[in-house]
Amino acid sequence: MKMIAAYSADQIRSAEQALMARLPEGTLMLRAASGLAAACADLLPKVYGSRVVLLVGSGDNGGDALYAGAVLARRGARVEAVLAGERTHQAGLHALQEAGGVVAGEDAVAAAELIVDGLVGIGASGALREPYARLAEAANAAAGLVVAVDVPSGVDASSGRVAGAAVRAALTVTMGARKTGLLVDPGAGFAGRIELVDIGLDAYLPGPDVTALTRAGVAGRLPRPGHETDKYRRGVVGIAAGSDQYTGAAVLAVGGALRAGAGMVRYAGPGRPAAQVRARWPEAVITELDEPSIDGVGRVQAWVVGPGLGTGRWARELVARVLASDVPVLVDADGLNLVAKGVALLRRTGPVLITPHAGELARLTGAGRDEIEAGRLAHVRAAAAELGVTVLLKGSTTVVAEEGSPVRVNGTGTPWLAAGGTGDVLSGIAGSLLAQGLSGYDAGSCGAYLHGLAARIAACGAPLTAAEVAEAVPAAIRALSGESALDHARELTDW
Ligand SMILES: NC(=O)C1=CN([C@@H]2O[C@H](COP(=O)(O)OP(=O)(O)OC[C@H]3O[C@@H](n4cnc5c(N)ncnc54)[C@H](OP(=O)(O)O)[C@@H]3O)[C@@H](O)[C@H]2O)[C@@H](O)CC1
Ligand SMILES: Nc1ncnc2c1ncn2[C@@H]1O[C@H](COP(=O)(O)OP(=O)(O)O)[C@@H](O)[C@H]1O
Ligand SMILES: [K+]
Repeated sequence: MKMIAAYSADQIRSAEQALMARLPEGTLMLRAASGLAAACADLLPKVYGSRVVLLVGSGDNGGDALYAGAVLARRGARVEAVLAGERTHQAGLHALQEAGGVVAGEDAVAAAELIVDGLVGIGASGALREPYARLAEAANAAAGLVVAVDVPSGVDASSGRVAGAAVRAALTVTMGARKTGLLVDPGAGFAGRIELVDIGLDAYLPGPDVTALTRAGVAGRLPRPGHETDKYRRGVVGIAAGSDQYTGAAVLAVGGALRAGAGMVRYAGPGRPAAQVRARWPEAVITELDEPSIDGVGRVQAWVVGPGLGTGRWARELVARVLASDVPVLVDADGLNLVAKGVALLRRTGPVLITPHAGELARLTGAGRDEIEAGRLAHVRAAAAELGVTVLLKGSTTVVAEEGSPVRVNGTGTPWLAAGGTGDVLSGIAGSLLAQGLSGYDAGSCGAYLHGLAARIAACGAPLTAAEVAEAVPAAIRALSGESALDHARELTDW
């Protein structure tokens, strides 16, 4: 599988209606409930005798929970349903009671081994109301495992927004297709592991709302050097970064670029960062700049401009000169702070990939930082449309938007990445991929994938430094195909 696809609530609803019209009534809910019951049974050490509590809202999400509860009750579980809505799915409740399940009060939640969240699904709107919000908090406070039906209640299925209380699930069993809000933070952080139940919806689904590359998808997009290639044909990336004050950003961006497959890395910058880059990376070709100009640097296939550059006149002139070139340009960090003062700088014929975190995007678009973090998808889409460039918004889930394509979500990151300098490494990696001929959309999404995977490899559950993320990029590339260093030695069968 090369791609994971996810859909908005409206897309799912239309597909479900089209499918339902061809099937006897209730078929889809029974398919959903049987998948849900199987997933719950897998989580329990033993179904017989286990204590299961269903949180049941007024809609079909509650219906799924009730029918699944009936299956578990028939297998000997002690199943109690807490009815939260003014209405309850009557056929589902009847099925549960027939199977031996009972209706219980809210106190039952604390004693449950397994809590099934059937409060609301794709039919929810706005923050959870009472008593739903209280029940969500009770489930989060309880010792039992929590399984969310379709989406964790309180998470907006289409955006991942969380407006108030929300269920924090160990497992989300989602029906027919993944919902967008399960892949994007903050919602993704509430979903736990995601299990997809096939209810026969695929043929009725439109193009996805968002996608995520899998390891096969990334592997298929990374160029491998051909037999007779040379360093220029593999792609040369130019890095215009660093200042007398911020030398480390230059070192880290060059490090990321060197590790991500470009044939050569050219560095251009003032004396102090240039000396640091020279000392750390003898592989890089260095041009010490007296003037803010790239005329004497030599040909590159893509530029990275901005990390650690400062925001003075010298830096502004350098950013303008880089953007005036005809090759793809990645703009990051101070480059973005400079562009924020006049977005006309981004108007050029060559491709542009910008890599802001929420604070930098806030400066570019005027939206609030918190608002961007709460609604990452809407903001990244709007920025791509407004600015006419590819936008990679960094953060706990990184999202890449380009007009006319579904937003790509990256889920490989780890919170250990929240460390100074890791963004500089990402700009080097993605710039290296741009120079190798990937589009801004692919360079951004493959770059984020490799960066996150490298961080996981480097961290192994402990703190990491940005330099270690760059060091681990080759291991991440190898891990894409499950190859080891030894496998590559074995390729030499005749030698
Ligand atoms: N369709 C299909 O084929 C299939 C659907 N399936 C399943 O159905 C689910 C969708 O079911 P759905 O459409 O009935 O909506 P659902 O999410 O249960 O809740 C709606 C009710 O909740 C309430 N409510 C809303 N917001 C609220 C809030 N903030 N706080 C509190 N309450 C709130 C509101 O009630 P009201 O306020 O109107 O009384 C509304 O009527 C879907 O996620 C999947 O699990 C599967 O079985 C596969 C086949
Ligand atoms: N909680 C998190 N989970 C996963 N990745 C994160 C998290 N916080 C930050 N990151 C990643 O770490 C990097 C930080 O980049 P940035 O904010 O530019 O830092 P710096 O400017 O110090 O280099 C980004 O790639 C971002 O996506
Ligand atoms: K739910």
